[in-house]
Parts: sequence; structure tokens; C-alpha cells
Amino acid sequence: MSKKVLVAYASKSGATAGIATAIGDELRAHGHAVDLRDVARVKDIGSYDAVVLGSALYVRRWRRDAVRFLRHHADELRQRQVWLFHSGPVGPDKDQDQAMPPAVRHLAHEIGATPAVTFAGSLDPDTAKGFLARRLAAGNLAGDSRDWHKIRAWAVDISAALDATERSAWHRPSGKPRHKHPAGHFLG
Ligand SMILES: Cc1cc2nc3c(=O)[nH]c(=O)nc-3n(C[C@H](O)[C@H](O)[C@H](O)COP(=O)(O)O)c2cc1C
Repeated sequence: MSKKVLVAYASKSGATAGIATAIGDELRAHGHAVDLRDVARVKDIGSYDAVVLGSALYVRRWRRDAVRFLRHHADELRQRQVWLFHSGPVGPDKDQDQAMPPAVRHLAHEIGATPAVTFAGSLDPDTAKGFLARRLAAGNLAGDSRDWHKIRAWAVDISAALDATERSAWHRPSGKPRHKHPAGHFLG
């Protein structure tokens, strides 16, 4: 059954936005209605059945707009299926899973989401913003490490979980947070 999905991202130099676009495309290809948005522009999530949120990692932190979104919409997110990802590692460490920043881990627990999936990122000398980014992009971290196969496979798993679940099953008017994704062990 088709679901309405918000795919939101917090991206400084475009790599995470590209990952979110690929996820949105895959969900659409599987019949879901997708809104792809910069998270800073999302005001209302009331019309969505599910939310996919991704942030770039900078100095082990999520972008502020993504954390703000989780905090601001925590009550509504708790009533929905939510998947989180972050985009970060580049260069020799591109395959290393990254820990969720403590604030994000806390919020993810609050809303009952499984831990964020790590996707390798991209550091492009042409789009790097800021002195430090440009310096790093001039060294051996430069390049696009995004693994489109892994990203699309994750989106396919999300689509399958959406298909398998009636929205009403996620509505929890009250009570303590609990894990919502029975399939979370292979999604997270
Ligand atoms: C100054 C700086 C700090 C970074 N810190 C981290 C980090 O702590 N962990 C990580 O995995 N990647 C880190 N990265 C890599 C970025 O997360 C990666 O380039 C990402 O894909 C950028 O996403 P964006 O283009 O959407 O902003 C850092 C990059 C820069 C330039």
C-alpha cells in the first residue's frame, strides 16, 4: 500500500542531499508518495505516514537543523515510522560506522527510532565550504565515497517495511517509547 513519506535532509555541501534524493527516488519507484525537503524548510509533518531523516556529520555532530527537527517534532515522530541516517566517513575510513552524537541518540530513543545508519560521504574540492573543509578536500580525503548500491538497498528495505505495516499500528497516543521497527535489526 502506498504511503506518504517525508525524506528530509540537513546538508552543508550537498552530499547528504544527494543521498536523500536517491532514497526518495527509490521509494517513489516502489509506489510511495515522497516529499524531499531540506529539513530547515519543514514546518509540519502531520500529513506523513513515515519520515526518513538524514544529516551530514561534522566534527561528530549532526547539523543543527536536523537535531532541532527531531526535538521540535518528537511527539509526532513518536506516532510514525522513522528512519535515520547520517553521511560522513570519507577516504580510508569510508566504511566505518559512525556513532550517533549523544543528543541524537537520546532523541532517537525518545521517538522510538532505530539507530542511524551510516553512509559514506563525499568531500568535493569544488563544493567544500569553509577553510577547514577546503583544506581537507585538498588532501587524501577528497572524493565521492557514497555507496549508491548500499543507499538504494536501504531504501528498498524501508519500502518493504512500509508495505508490511498499516499506519494505525504505529499510532501510540501515550506510554513509554518503544522500538517500532520489528525489522530494525536489519535496517539499523
Ligand atoms: C570540517 C569537517 C568535519 C567533518 N567531520 C566529520 C565527522 O566527524 N565524521 C564523519 O564521518 N565525517 C566528517 N566529515 C565528512 C563529511 O561529513 C562528509 O564530507 C559529508 O558527506 C558532507 O555532507 P554534506 O555535503 O551533505 O554537507 C567532515 C568534513 C569536514 C569538512
